[in-house]
Amino acid sequence: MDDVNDSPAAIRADHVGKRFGPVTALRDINLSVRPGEILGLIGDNGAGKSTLIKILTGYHKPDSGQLHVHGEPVSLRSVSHARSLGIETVFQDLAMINGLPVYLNLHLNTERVYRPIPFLRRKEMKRRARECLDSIGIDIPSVTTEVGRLSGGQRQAIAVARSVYSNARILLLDEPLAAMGAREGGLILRLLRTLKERGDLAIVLIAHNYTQVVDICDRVNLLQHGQITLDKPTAETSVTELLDLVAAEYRVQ
Ligand SMILES: Nc1ncnc2c1ncn2[C@@H]1O[C@H](COP(=O)(O)OP(=O)(O)OP(=O)(O)O)[C@@H](O)[C@H]1O
Repeated sequence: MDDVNDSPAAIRADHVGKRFGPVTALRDINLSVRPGEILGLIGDNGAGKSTLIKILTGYHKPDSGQLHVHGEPVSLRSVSHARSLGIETVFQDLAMINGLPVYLNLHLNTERVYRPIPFLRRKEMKRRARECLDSIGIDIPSVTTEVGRLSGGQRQAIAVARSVYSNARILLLDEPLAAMGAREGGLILRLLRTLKERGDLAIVLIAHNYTQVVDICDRVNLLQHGQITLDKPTAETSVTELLDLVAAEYRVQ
């Protein structure tokens, strides 16, 4: 697969494969996302979505194939290597510290928040946290609120904000909408729209709700048994087509 339009893909996987012992988790995966684009990654349980995200975030090494970041071939050595290239992942478990306030959680990737922090530095961190949240439209009354007191949607929004704050250029979101009600999910969808409008972030979104995928994503990739079986602009597909393709897997021949 080649880079589309003029700009190179923010991240691209060419012919990527991954096995775990006898299990082929991914086979010949070609995927790319451009800055300003949201790619939806869908597929049934065990299809390989998390394995693919973990390869893109440097957690697993692929057995075959090549990754490119902003057009350059890379072999990701670790999650911190990926992070140094602007690749950030928000997993379902969020890695937030509930007993710490919002502004310290926002700085977890960039500062040693357990050391005593001088008053003026704290003041500056609070100001920057407020600025970060305001710039992407996250409505949290106070940055000194403990994260454990926030709703699931607000916590998810803070986890996404933290990645953006760490200068992410490529944001990988593993089911940020799982187990959220309509209002909470709406909060995250609005946030993703705001981030997309910035135009400099490439986003990969794993989601099980196909209505939300068709609504928010520019393009969708369907993974089935470790292979991408559909790669289409969402404007050219529908929830019905996606559901039919997944259901067809289970139809008796
Ligand atoms: N560390 C591992 N060791 C062995 N097998 C694994 C490992 N990680 C994933 N697998 C296998 O690879 C395949 C793909 O799993 P993966 O978790 O990537 O799927 P998924 O699409 O994310 O599923 P889900 O939606 O249930 O999270 C499955 O058969 C799974 O059992």
